[in-house]
Formats: sequence, structure tokens, C-alpha cells
Amino acid sequence: MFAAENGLRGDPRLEAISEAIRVVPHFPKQGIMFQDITTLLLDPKAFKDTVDIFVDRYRDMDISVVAGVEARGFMFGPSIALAIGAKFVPLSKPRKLPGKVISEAYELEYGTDCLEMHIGAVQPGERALVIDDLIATGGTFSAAIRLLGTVQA
Ligand SMILES: O=P(O)(O)OC[C@H]1O[C@H](OP(=O)(O)OP(=O)(O)O)[C@H](O)[C@@H]1O
Ligand SMILES: Nc1ncnc2[nH]cnc12
Repeated sequence: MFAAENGLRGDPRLEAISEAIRVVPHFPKQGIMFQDITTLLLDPKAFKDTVDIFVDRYRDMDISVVAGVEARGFMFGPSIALAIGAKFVPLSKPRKLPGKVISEAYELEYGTDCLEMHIGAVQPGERALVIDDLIATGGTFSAAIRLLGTVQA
């Protein structure tokens, strides 16, 4: 969720946030060190600090769209969207959205998947922030960027 180069080096909030994330070895399969953010959600200070760090970084940057990746981007994205005055757009797993969608398939650490977004949720020229809990291979994040990049008038 964070990179040390993001101007946060030495920020005391980071250590507490890091400690609040439980690491579960070999879940959901052998060799994966699963970063479990549900324990972060149980700690209101660490949870709020996490949201605040993003809000402080991305407010006043003319961002009108916060796009959250299902499922864990849905846990952080809406709070960030409300605080920076942007709309929240879900990037959902297949067959979850009832309207017309555009889709992007991708590979991840343990399988393949697809993200979908409602057509019309984002307009051409809008500036978007993509929120998720974690980047592993980067496949999910790349698919989210491609999806947002296909928006047409
Ligand atoms: O960088 P990547 O290799 O693409 O992996 C990162 C993605 O994997 C996890 O979600 P997951 O696909 O497990 O879905 P879930 O949150 O719906 O369980 C995580 O929340 C990211 O979205
Ligand atoms: N190591 C990991 N922890 C949590 N979610 C993940 N998604 C892909 N790799 C993961």
C-alpha cells in the first residue's frame, strides 16, 4: 500500500500501520505470504491513518474519480473519495455489475481474473486515482489502468 519514496520515510504512522497488517504464511496456497488487511481494519487509529495518508497526498490534485478494485479496494476507496471530494467507481470482479460494462482480463499471483467497470461511470478527461490494498505482480493494477484508459466519449 505504501512506498518509502512517497515522502513518508520516518512517518511514525507507517510502523503502526505495518504492524497492524497480519502476515499469514502459505495462504491461500503454499509459498504465498498473505498480507491480511482485515486486522488493520480492526484498529481504528491505524485504519484512519491509512486513509489520511492517501487523502493528504491526493487532495487538491484535481482528482474527480477514485476507482476501487474489488474487494479490498472497496474497503479504503470510498473513505478516500469522500474526503477528497471525488466520486467512487467500483472496478468489480465479473458478473457483479448490472449495467453495461467494459472489461479487462489479467493474470495474478495465483490465477487469472477480470475487472469490469460500468460504461459512463467515468468520462473522458477525468483524473482518476486507483485504490487497492496491495500490488504483487502488478497485473491487477495494470488492468485497472487499462480499463480506465479505454474510457471513451
Ligand atoms: O498485483 P497482483 O498480482 O495483481 O495482486 C494484487 C491483487 O490481489 C489481491 O486481490 P485478489 O485478486 O486476491 O482478489 P480479492 O481481493 O477479491 O480476494 C489484492 O487485493 C490485489 O487486488
Ligand atoms: N501476498 C498477498 N497478500 C494478500 N493479497 C494478495 N494478493 C496477491 N498476493 C497477495
